[in-house]
Amino acid sequence: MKANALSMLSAPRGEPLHLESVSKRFGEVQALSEVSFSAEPGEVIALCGPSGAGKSTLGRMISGLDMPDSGSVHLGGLVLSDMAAQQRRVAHMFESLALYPTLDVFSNVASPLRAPSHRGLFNAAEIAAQVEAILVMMDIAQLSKRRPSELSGGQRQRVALCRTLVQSPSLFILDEPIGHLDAKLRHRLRGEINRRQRALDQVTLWLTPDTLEGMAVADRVVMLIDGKVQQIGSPREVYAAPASTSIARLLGDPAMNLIDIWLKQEADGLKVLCNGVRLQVAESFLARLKATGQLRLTLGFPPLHSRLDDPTALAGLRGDIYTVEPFGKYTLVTVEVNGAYVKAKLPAGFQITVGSSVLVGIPTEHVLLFDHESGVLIDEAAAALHNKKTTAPNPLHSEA
Ligand SMILES: Nc1ncnc2c1ncn2[C@@H]1O[C@H](COP(=O)(O)OP(=O)(O)OP(=O)(O)O)[C@@H](O)[C@H]1O
Repeated sequence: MKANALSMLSAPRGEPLHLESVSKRFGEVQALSEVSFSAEPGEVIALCGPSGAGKSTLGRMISGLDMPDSGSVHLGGLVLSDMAAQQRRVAHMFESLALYPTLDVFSNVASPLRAPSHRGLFNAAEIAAQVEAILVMMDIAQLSKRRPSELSGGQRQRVALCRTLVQSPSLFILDEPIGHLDAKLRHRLRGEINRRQRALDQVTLWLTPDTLEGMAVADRVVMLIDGKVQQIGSPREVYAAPASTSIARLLGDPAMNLIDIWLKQEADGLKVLCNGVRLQVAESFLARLKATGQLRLTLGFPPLHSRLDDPTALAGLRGDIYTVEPFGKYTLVTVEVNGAYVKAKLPAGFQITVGSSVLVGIPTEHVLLFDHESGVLIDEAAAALHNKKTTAPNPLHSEA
């Protein structure tokens, strides 16, 4: 073994990653549009977004398996996008896994350490020690002699993960690394991999359609929707203030309630309607709605804080119990309000008859307001500033 080469290989210096306006089109599909973000050495970044958002395409642009139409990828002083894939030293775990079908588990995992680029750097004992350690961590050491065709989907996924994590690259890309595992294993490995990657100096990009998983593992979350970066922030920031209804729909389990409301002037005053049903609102909350200056809004609030028939609620909607789902730790109740559905996460053992009429309390202190047309979060401070500056009349002020 060449000591200097090994120490360079086993502990490359962590470098910041920077993507500058990366775009990619496949025929009619604009898979990525001007994607820019940066990551500090050692940061775990979750790249989250629904199926087709462009996560895997972006991963391929970074590792060099595909080239962007425009834009660039930088790692420290290197322009990765000008380099061949094999020079980039990116450890990329593919969603498709891409295992070697004729090699057993051990040889699949050892393959990057035996690659021509590593020739002479590790002796057989060192390779065996590294491979065995990672197989033990993933709980598949007993499968080391099997071929991929003799494994379950979850076992194959763990082999691909081992083959990626055994490397000492400049950057890790993990494309849905735990998606095919059962819940218990997913939970354990999420923690193990997270702990391991956080201890390294390299950037890790964790690609997942499961935003909660991304939030659990990442220092920061990049929300990618329709090939565009819609929000970047810490998990706490994105959860507390999703930039749009598209992002809000991806948060929480179950996701945030989103209901469209209409502020309508009637003979006896300003009323708030949801699907034609009148929302019962306290003056303080009505004032908040009016302050947006908009007649149509989308309200977002988490099911966790919704209560039924709560006399202290500052806002409520009358509807009928649609479903009652006891999940053990809690009961999820869905209420139908004239075709709109509101979910409330209630204590375990909560019972109510389907079809009964209830007032769903809207937890106003947790409500986020979104623009009805664009779905963009209305930042109240910014909106207040904007309203002061604009000369256009506020329709609510004239109607109220
Ligand atoms: N080689 C290709 N040829 C044509 N279209 C492609 C190709 N690769 C990806 N696309 C399209 O680009 C878009 C982004 O795909 P991509 O696989 O990056 O999404 P994703 O966010 O990784 O989705 P998933 O979570 O389902 O894996 C999709 O509309 C997809 O159909």
